[in-house]
Amino acid sequence: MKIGVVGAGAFGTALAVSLAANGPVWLWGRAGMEAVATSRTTPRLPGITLPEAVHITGDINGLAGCDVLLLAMPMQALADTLPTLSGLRARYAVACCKGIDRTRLTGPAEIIASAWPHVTPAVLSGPSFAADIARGLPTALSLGCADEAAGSKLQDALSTPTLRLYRTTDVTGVELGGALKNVIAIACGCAMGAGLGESARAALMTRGFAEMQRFAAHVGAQPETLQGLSGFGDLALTCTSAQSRNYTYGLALGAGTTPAHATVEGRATAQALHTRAAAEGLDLPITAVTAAIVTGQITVKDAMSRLLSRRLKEE
Ligand SMILES: NC(=O)C1=CN([C@@H]2O[C@H](COP(=O)(O)OP(=O)(O)OC[C@H]3O[C@@H](n4cnc5c(N)ncnc54)[C@H](OP(=O)(O)O)[C@@H]3O)[C@@H](O)[C@H]2O)C=CC1
Ligand SMILES: O=C(CO)COP(=O)(O)O
Repeated sequence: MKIGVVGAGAFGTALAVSLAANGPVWLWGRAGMEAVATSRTTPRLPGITLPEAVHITGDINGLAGCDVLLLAMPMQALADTLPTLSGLRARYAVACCKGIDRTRLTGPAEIIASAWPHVTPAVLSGPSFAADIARGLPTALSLGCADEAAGSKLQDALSTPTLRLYRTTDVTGVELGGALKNVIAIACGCAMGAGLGESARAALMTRGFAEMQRFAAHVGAQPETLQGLSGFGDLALTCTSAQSRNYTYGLALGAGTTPAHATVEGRATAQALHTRAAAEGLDLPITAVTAAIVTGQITVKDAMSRLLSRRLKEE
């Protein structure tokens, strides 16, 4: 299968580098690709040399004829980007972005299905820092595809000697695991940045995981999916590592400093998730305070008092 990657940010480039171990792969980015092609390096992944098997292009038609497109742009850019790519006519589109669309309140699979009804959508998610994948460190991810035969083909095509894919037909579970863990990672960063301690972080991770499972069950995802790589696995990684942009964004908010300019998917997703949960009568208290923090409505201190003063209940 001919594989193309849309989006030459850290993750798209890392996936292309890993897939190059299997054969040629095409990588498209919207800016600065001539310099990437010449130097075979990118500022998004310092210290990594892009193998010759990665065909680098700034022309979207360079992805013509690809059977599989890996969509590696930020979640909030997905819906507007897809119509500009419809000339490509791939058979499979694999969302590699993590989040819930703030306007449509859905995940990437639904957005792909409505923009490209002729394409089989899939979602790739799980604990994986781009830098680790690009360095060839062992990584395991979940691949969600409702069509079992297509999922199996994609699993074969996208696994590499260092990137091991597990497949499931529970697309919703896979996309929610990746989307919701970012919200909890921001909350954990806030707690750590504010000096509330590791016990507080463990409590937020645990009760945050309960919220992830509650929302996932509400929308029909399977509980085991959330307990897997995209869910528990990615939650554990993102809530505890200074490599995570969501966690470090929270750290800065908690410490009262200015967050770095970076792709922080949990910011929009916290708002989308809170809006949807509130409309559907679902209680997600950590999500609610995180959405209020990232929109500047409350401080981290207010958020903790709000969580601690909730009515006592069974676990
Ligand atoms: N980095 C990581 O470790 C991981 C990231 N992910 C997910 O991958 C997705 C992308 O993240 P990542 O690669 O790290 O982000 P980066 O910030 O490194 O790169 C984002 C890429 O998307 C492009 N882009 C940004 N806005 C638009 C737009 N409006 N239209 C089209 N393209 C756009 C950027 O182009 P330009 O360079 O021109 O700005 C860039 O190529 C996110 O959803 C993230 O959660 C998943 C797992 C790991
Ligand atoms: O999703 C990731 C790791 O699995 C990357 O996390 P950040 O987007 O927070 O950097």
